[in-house]
Amino acid sequence: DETSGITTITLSSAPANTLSLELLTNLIEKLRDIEKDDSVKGVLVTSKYNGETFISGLNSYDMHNQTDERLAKYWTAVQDIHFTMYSFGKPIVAAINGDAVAGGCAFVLTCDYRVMMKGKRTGLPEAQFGIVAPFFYIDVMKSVIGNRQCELALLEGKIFSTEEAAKVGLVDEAVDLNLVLPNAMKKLQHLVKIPQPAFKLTKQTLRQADIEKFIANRDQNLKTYIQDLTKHSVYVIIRIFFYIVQGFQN
Ligand SMILES: CCCCC/C=C\C/C=C\C=C\CC(=O)SCCNC(=O)CCNC(=O)[C@H](O)C(C)(C)COP(=O)(O)OP(=O)(O)OC[C@H]1O[C@@H](n2cnc3c(N)ncnc32)[C@H](O)[C@@H]1OP(=O)(O)O
Repeated sequence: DETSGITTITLSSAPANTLSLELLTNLIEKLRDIEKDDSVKGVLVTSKYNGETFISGLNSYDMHNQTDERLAKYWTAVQDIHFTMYSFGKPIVAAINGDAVAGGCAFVLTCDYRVMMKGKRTGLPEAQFGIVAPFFYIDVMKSVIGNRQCELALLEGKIFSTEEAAKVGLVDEAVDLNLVLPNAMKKLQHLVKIPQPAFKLTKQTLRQADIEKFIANRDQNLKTYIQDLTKHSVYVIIRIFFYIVQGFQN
């Protein structure tokens, strides 16, 4: 919208907005363009699958049976979206109109404000699959809900209902579906009116330590990820995951 300076990004990758390489690549490029475009003051992110899914996590197919080179490309995109969103210089508000699980939870945690539909699910369930969430997912959750709540959640891979998530501050508002977009937009309209250099610098200051840690550790994290994903044990975990989510079609 040219008058308000607000851009809406509607994620629409069938069937459930998994963070595939294609979706991530397009999104990173779009956000980098928006960052440079002075006419855009703020970004609202929502999902086409209204009332169903916001983001259903990283794409399992992109992590399964791939070459090291392809795995590296995928994980670099996973790191890049996290970095681009978390360090974004303009306000980003998430209108979470469906489930936001695993990578989807980390994605919304990088935003500046979260309005979520009641009765849906969010959280980082990795421990339940026998894997460890990436350190930058853990850090962003810790920065939002604090160390103790993060421990309670991550040690058991807790999936929160929207209402539970709002209680611990994982989301800022739990509302009926019809209020998700209007409330998110109202908050964003307020945030874009804050003097933008002050907004940007305050955000940078608050997030600086985690951003520096991310930059210092991303290369090692990429190596570890590729090693882990080519281990037989993780292969088995992913097969089980496919079985649970899809009835073992692949
Ligand atoms: C999974 C183990 C990976 C190990 C990787 C090892 C190292 C990496 C380290 C950590 C990385 C962690 C971050 C992650 O994001 S891992 C991915 C974990 N994802 C999840 O836990 C979410 C799984 N999805 C769900 O729980 C449900 O889909 C959800 C609650 C989001 C929605 O439920 P609903 O019943 O509405 O919808 P479904 O019928 O389950 O799904 C619709 C459709 O979408 C497909 N799908 C869902 N999630 C994924 C996915 N992550 N990857 C690929 N495809 C997915 C699902 O199979 C359905 O397809 P179809 O049957 O309709 O064709």
